[in-house]
Amino acid sequence: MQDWRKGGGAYPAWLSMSAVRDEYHQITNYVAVFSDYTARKETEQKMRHLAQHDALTGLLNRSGLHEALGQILTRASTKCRAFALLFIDLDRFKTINDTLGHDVGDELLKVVAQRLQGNVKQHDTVARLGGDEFTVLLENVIHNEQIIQVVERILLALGEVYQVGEHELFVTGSIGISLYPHDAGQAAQLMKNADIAMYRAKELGKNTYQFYSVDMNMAHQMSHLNLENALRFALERQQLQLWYQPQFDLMTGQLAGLECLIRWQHPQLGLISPSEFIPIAEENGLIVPIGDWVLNEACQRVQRWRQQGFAVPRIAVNLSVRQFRPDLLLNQVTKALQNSGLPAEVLELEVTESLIMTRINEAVAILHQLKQLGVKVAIDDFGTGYSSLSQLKNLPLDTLKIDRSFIEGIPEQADDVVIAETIVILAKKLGLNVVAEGVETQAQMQILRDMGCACAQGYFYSKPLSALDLEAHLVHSAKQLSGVY
Ligand SMILES: Nc1nc2c(ncn2[C@@H]2O[C@@H]3COP(=O)(O)O[C@H]4[C@@H](O)[C@H](n5cnc6c(=O)[nH]c(N)nc65)O[C@@H]4COP(=O)(O)O[C@H]3[C@H]2O)c(=O)[nH]1
Repeated sequence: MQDWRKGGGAYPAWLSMSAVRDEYHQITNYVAVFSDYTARKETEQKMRHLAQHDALTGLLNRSGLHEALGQILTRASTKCRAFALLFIDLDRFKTINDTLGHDVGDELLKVVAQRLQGNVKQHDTVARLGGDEFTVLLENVIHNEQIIQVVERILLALGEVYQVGEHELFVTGSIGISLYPHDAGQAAQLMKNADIAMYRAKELGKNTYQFYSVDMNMAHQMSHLNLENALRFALERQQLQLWYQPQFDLMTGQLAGLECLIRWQHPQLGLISPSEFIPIAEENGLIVPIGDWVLNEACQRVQRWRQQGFAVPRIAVNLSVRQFRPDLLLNQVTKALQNSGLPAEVLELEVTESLIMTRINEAVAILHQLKQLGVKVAIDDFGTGYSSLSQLKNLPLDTLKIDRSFIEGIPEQADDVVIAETIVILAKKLGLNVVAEGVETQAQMQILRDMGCACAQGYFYSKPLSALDLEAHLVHSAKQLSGVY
């Protein structure tokens, strides 16, 4: 109940009443005890707040969201209004957490929370479900365009640089959207649908959004759960294969190397691309034995071809962030070289620019150790990460690979031409080899050659080939060279 203080002002009071009875059980009196309830009420409110809010970001947590969603559902159904549930998952957050540690990850999450709140209206609800998963509830939406505007604003805001201590970090977000009442009428189903749509956004290349649609449901159930289970058996059942994409010297037209690209030959689903299963393998740790298999298979296969007389000057193998640990990687590489007899200088390890830059100190040490083994190191997707030039100069690198996204825009996009040329000049100044990825047209090849780019790979020359097809290609080239054709 509410009571009034003597000096004025209301306060919450607790009134407890008990009856006093005589020996015949008749009520003779009542005892009323008043107590000031202010402190207890404050503690209760504090506990309620703690139970419903995320301690790190101050946003609603899962349980708070649950309650808010229940209230919004009631309002929306009584007033016949629609609302949208956005499920947001950060891209590459795990890499930052794994490489720079949880403190840095936590600071980044706080900024993400601020950016989300800063880009929605005050009455919209922002929550953190845990890890790098957030939700936003947008009430009273009438057109999808309204939602798209907010979502695009959020994606832009998330993609801006994060300054955490001395680190300049970049992450993006993938957003799934489900609509009430269009996609579901219940909270749990709305959440599930938005989650499925978010996975679809990830599959489409991340840093994008997707509205839920019914056909996503089936595909998602098949893809994620089943793939995860089946991947566990893929290695031992020998369902993994290495395919090889040739790289050519742009000046001589000669084979300059091969990039090894993993494939999964699933008995029912057919050939599965690495973009679908490498993220799963990275999540569940299977990437470590898979990466080991790739290294061994690549070294052995290429050494066999070299022994058969085919000139394969270089073989490039992709590394995942989880393999990039000094104890693990050096051991794996040394063993693969010993087992195959492949000369170390033929093996080039491709690491992404962001992997190196987010763990620069450790990366420098590992790269130096690899150098001592004699293997080469290439930076993959160069131009998409955030290398500072002074850091780049200190890294013991051999090759820069110009990311496919820049080559794609050549010749139409003037910016892309300038970026590609700048990378070629930079590589030359630093004494590094440079390989253009994803060359699809003759025009791209010629422009790159005129820029002085040393090597290229892409569909213009050849798609990745199975070991059998590549071998046929090698035999064919060898015969041409020896004049048999
Ligand atoms: N549109 C277009 N695409 C082209 C062209 N030329 C090559 N590509 C594709 O571009 C990707 C190049 O590989 P990446 O950037 O290292 O990107 C790779 C790499 O990051 C990862 N990956 C592949 N194999 C392995 C592996 O053995 N270990 C690890 N950790 N990651 C791998 O999966 C990614 C995707 O591999 P793929 O699906 O094989 O896709 C390959 C290749 O098939 C072109 O002209 N046009």
